[in-house]
Parts: sequence; C-alpha cells; structure tokens
Amino acid sequence: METGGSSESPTEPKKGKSKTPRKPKESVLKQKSPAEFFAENKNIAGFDNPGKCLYTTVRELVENSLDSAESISELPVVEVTIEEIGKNKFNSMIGLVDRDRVDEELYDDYETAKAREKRLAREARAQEIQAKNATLGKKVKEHPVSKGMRGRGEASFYKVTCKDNGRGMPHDDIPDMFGRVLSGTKYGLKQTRGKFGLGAKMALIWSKMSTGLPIEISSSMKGQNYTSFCRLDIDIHRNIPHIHLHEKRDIKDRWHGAEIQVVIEGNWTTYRSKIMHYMRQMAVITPYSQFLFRFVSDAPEKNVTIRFARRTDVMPPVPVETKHHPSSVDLLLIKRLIGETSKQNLLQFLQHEFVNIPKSYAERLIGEMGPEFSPKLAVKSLTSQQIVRIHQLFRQAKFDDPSGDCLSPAGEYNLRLGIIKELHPDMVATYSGRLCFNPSFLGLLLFVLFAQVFEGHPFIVEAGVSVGGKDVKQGLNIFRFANRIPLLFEQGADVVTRTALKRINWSSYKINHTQDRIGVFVSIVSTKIPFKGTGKEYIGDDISEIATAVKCCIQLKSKIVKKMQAREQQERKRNLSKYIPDVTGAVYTVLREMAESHVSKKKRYEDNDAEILRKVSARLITKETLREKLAQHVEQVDYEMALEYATQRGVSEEPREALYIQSLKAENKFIDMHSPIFVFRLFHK
Ligand SMILES: Nc1ncnc2c1ncn2[C@@H]1O[C@H](COP(=O)(O)OP(=O)(O)OP(=O)(O)O)[C@@H](O)[C@H]1O
Repeated sequence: METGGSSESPTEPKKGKSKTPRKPKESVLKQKSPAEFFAENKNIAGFDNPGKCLYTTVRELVENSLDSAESISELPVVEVTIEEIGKNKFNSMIGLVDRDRVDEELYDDYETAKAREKRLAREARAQEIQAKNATLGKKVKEHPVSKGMRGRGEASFYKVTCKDNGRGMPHDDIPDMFGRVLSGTKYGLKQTRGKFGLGAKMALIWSKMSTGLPIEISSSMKGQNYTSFCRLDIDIHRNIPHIHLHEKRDIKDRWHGAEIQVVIEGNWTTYRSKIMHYMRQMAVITPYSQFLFRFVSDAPEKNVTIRFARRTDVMPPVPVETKHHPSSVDLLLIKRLIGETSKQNLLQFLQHEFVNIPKSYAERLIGEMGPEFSPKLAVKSLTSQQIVRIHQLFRQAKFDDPSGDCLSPAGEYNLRLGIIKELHPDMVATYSGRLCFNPSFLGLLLFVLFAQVFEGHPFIVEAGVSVGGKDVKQGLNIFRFANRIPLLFEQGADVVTRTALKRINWSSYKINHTQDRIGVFVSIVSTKIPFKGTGKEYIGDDISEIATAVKCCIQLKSKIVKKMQAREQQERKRNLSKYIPDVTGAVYTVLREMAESHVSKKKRYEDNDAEILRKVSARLITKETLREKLAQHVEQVDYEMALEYATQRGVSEEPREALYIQSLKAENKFIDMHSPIFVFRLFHK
C-alpha cells in the first residue's frame, strides 16, 4: 500500500535502452502510521472477521463505560443497543441509490436453471427421508438448510450505541480520544480495563473500513452546562482525527456520561451467543452495575431485550494510581521519569518516584553506586552511563514487594454473588448460608484471595470453586476474568484453564472432574495484566508466578476438603430419607404377612414379637406409624453425627455470612444490612 500520498514518492526509473541500468537513488524506505498498522493488522486487536468485530466493538465500548463510571465511584448504568440495519436502510444512510441486479450471471450466488432444479430435487429427497425416519421413530438427522440465494457479498450492518453515566470527557479532548490511535487517559500505573489507548479507535477504523460512516460521541461532565457533540472519522495515514462536527449543545437533563454510536459491518447470527455470554459474565463480575442490552431488528422475532439488574450497591473501591517498583523499570522508563520529575536531586528522585525506597534505603543505594554519585547530585544532570548504573543496581538490589493496596479485586461478596447468579440465578432464594440443601446445587466451595508480584507489578488472584448447579454442564466449567473483564476467547491457552485441567488433582478432593459439574471462577487484577496480544483474550501459561498463584487459589485445599465433608454430611440425611417410603412399604408388608400367619396359627410368635403382631392386626401399628418412626430415627442419627462433626471442627468453622452496613448519614433514618440472601433495613427514630 502506498503511504502518505506524498509528492515525494519514488519516481519510476525510465525504461531506456542502456545496457547498464542504473539503480534508483531514492530510498525504498516507507513509514506507516499506528492507525495504518492497526487497520492492516486489525486481528491483533480482536477485529478478526465481521462477527468478531461486532463482539469486540461492544466489548470495547462497554469496558470504557465501566472504567468511566467506576473512576468517579458512580454505580454504573450502561445501555447497549445493537440495531440491525437492512441493506436498503444502509444505502439510504450513505446516500446510495438501490439498484436491481441486471446481469445475474455476474454474481457469486448465481445458479443456472439446471443447478437449481438439481438442488431442489436433492432437498425434496432429503425431506422425504427425514419424514419417513420420523414416522418410524428413528433419530432424525438435521440437514443443513440450503443457503439459497444468499451470496458471500451480502454484508450485514449494525448501529452499535453505548450510553453510560460515567465521567464524560473534556470537550477539547474528544477528537483525539477517538481519532488518534494510541491516545488515552489510562497509561498510568493503575488497575483499569483499558490499557492501550486503542479500543474505541479500532471500532472507528473498522467502521471506516466497512461502512465509511463516522463515529458520533455525546458527552457531558458533572457540573457542565452543555453537552459536547462530536462527529468524526480518522485520517488513517496521518493518524489524526478528521472532524465533521464538534459543538457544544444545550443540556436537556442533568445527565453526565458518554454516548458513543458507530455503524459497522458485523454478523449477529454467528456472534450472538458470544455477545450474550459476555454481557452475562460482565454482569457476574460487576453485580453492582446495571446493564440494559437490546438487539433491535426489522424482524420482531429476532429482537432481544435483557436487563441485568444491579444486585448490590457494594462497589469495590476505586483503584489508585501507584508509582513504579524499582524492579519493574527499564532504562527507557528511568530516563522518562528523570525527564518528568519535579524533584531536584538524586535522593529525592529515588525516594519519591518509586515505591519501596525509603530515605535510608535510598542513601544506602546511592552509596553503593560509586564515588561520583551523591544524594545531592542534580538528577537532571545524570549521564547515560550513570543511568545504566542505577538500572543495574535496581536489578540486583533487594526491594520489598509492592503492596497490593492500589488494587481493587472484586471481593468475596461480589464474587460469591456472581457465582450464585451464574450457576443458578434463583439460587439466592434457596441458598441457606449453611451451604445448600438444594439438590440441584450441591455446594458453593468458597473463595480465596492470593496477592503476589510479577516483574514488580502486584497482582491478586481470587477464585471460587463450585460443585453442582442447575445450568452447569458436566466436567469443568471455567470462568476467567482479568481486571474485571470476562475473557471468552483463547480459553485453551490460558493459564487458568491449563492449571485447572493439568495441575489440579481433583480426585484428591473426591471430585471427579469429568463427571461432576464443577465451576471454576478465577479473577485476576493487576496494574499490568500480562495479556498475550492487544486483544486481551488470555493470559499466557508461561508466567510461573501467576500459574502458581492460580493453582494455590483453585485448590482452596483445606476449604474444599472441609466443604466436601459438610456436603457429605448433608447428603447422608437426604439419601437416608429418600429410602424411607420403600423401606416402610417392604417392612409393613412382611409384618402384615407375619401377623396373618400368627392369627391363623400357622406360625406362633411370642412375647414382644407377638405383641407387635397383635398391634399390626389391630391397626395400632400402620405404615404411617412406621414411616414416622423411621424419619425420627434418621433425624436423630443425623443430629448426633452433625454434633460430633461440629465438635471435631470447632464452632469457629460454622458457616458465616458477612453483613455489609451502610454508613449512617443524617438524612437516612435507616441502615441497610446487605447479605447475598437478603437486605435487612433497620429504621431508627
Ligand atoms: N465512555 C467513555 N467515557 C469517558 N471516557 C471515555 C469513554 N470512552 C473512551 N473514553 C476515553 O477515551 C480514551 C481512549 O479510549 P480507547 O478505548 O481508545 O482506549 P483505552 O480504553 O484507554 O485503552 P484500550 O485500548 O486498552 O481499551 C480512554 O482512555 C478514555 O479516556
């Protein structure tokens, strides 16, 4: 591809008769803008084919909305609409007049009359066989429906709109935020979903490539008395926004947030389920958000409206920006920090621009650097060699691990809510706090939190394991989340899947991982998630720190064993009770027969036996009496065993429910106590 459209493009060498052709002097070196690079390699950002492009566009917009609302501690309210746009409507949107086909043979889906006849005959035969098989009660094999006249050229178009109640954007920054690849506000060292400054621009690049239509952004920030409106596309060659309209409009309500609208080619049919799974899992990992998802089309039967209600007001704290850990920086970064610092001397620089270098430690480090270094040395005067020395020392010296305080994991409360919701939404009603009696949900094996460090970046792994559940398929069901993003693709290569499949010996927990229905939920948060690729689809299995942490978490060793014991204990009673009706029936039939032989003197019984048989004949002992007695006995045995079990484990192990109490503000005359099962409202006078 010719880049830049520059007038200085190399000129063609003249075709002459000269025997010694001269090589052109001009350089063949070309350059590409970042926008051009990503347009040509859009698959590395998750824009592989029209269906995946629709999925990734939704994903990028939703994640931006959540980042935005969470950054101002606002409980997110996100509305996503995908509107299918028919060919006629699309053509009228771009001002193209519809044209009927004239030369049919020109088209890829053209079928000759003979071929059509053959196809119809083939289809009729298949239908006949199917009908015959159905009447004979044989299994009916699904025959693929003929694609008919739909050709590969028939693209489908969608208008994707995402509206949120987030921070909004400063009016003047909007064009660059959406029209300049690799620009964003999330480059600092902080746990965020966004990272590269690429996602929204990729949606725009794809719309430019597939429909040629611009993106539209409306935004309003808290306290602004106007709404910013911007319609723009991107100049791919120069990587700059190409603004169609950018204006301030009167604000109609007190809304703050952003609404982004983009028209792209997509494929709803093939990616419908992925998009729905994504929304569902996002609702799981952010139960404090409210989502409204709509698919709108001209065919009403295809329409979808799903509301994922907010299940809790407890939002994890806003992650805070942190400083670099000395073991995570390279030469380039040290130079950049020196260029940006407001500190004057080396001592202040080391102490204030990095975490885990207290003053006394900074002094010791400087002493170690050599005689030409001193605490008062002007940091801006450091030579390249001196910077290399600092870098070398950073790599060799010992530093405390960075703390995970800047991170914001989902938290046990949210993760637990999410798991219950994912496995069986109405589980909450049957979840008793003492694990589950619900036969369709055998146990929620709790949650563990594990903080660690990888290349100077703290990370936290949280995990939950469940056994049973109504909507869970047999075997391992793995749910992965990174910085509260559900990861749906590249499952096989991911560290969580590989650990769960290969490194955990499930049988040692009496779990059969091919037959039991096991849910494994792992959520990782970090200032830097080591995703493979920019598509943010999976975390590589080669990072031993993460693999080990995931393994420790999923094992939940002592917890799993204890919960399995608890499960067995609860199941025993259920199993015994199950047999009571059959046992009662059998015993009573035998007793009736014995009583008859006793009365007819065929066989004589004595003492207690005779007394019992007399009562059976007199109907003082009935089937019902037997059933009651057996049930009482099972209850008694169960109680005794439960007591013994509790004594062994101690009372501290009794299942507990965390309660979350809202702050008592003057205007609120009540306190809400939240638990996954109920909300308890206490009023005071
Ligand atoms: N809904 C929104 N509300 C507020 N700001 C937004 C919104 N969408 C995008 N932005 C701003 O635009 C910037 C660019 O967004 P973009 O999706 O291109 O990249 P990113 O989210 O920073 O990183 P990534 O490419 O990893 O998603 C963001 O950093 C953010 O500041």
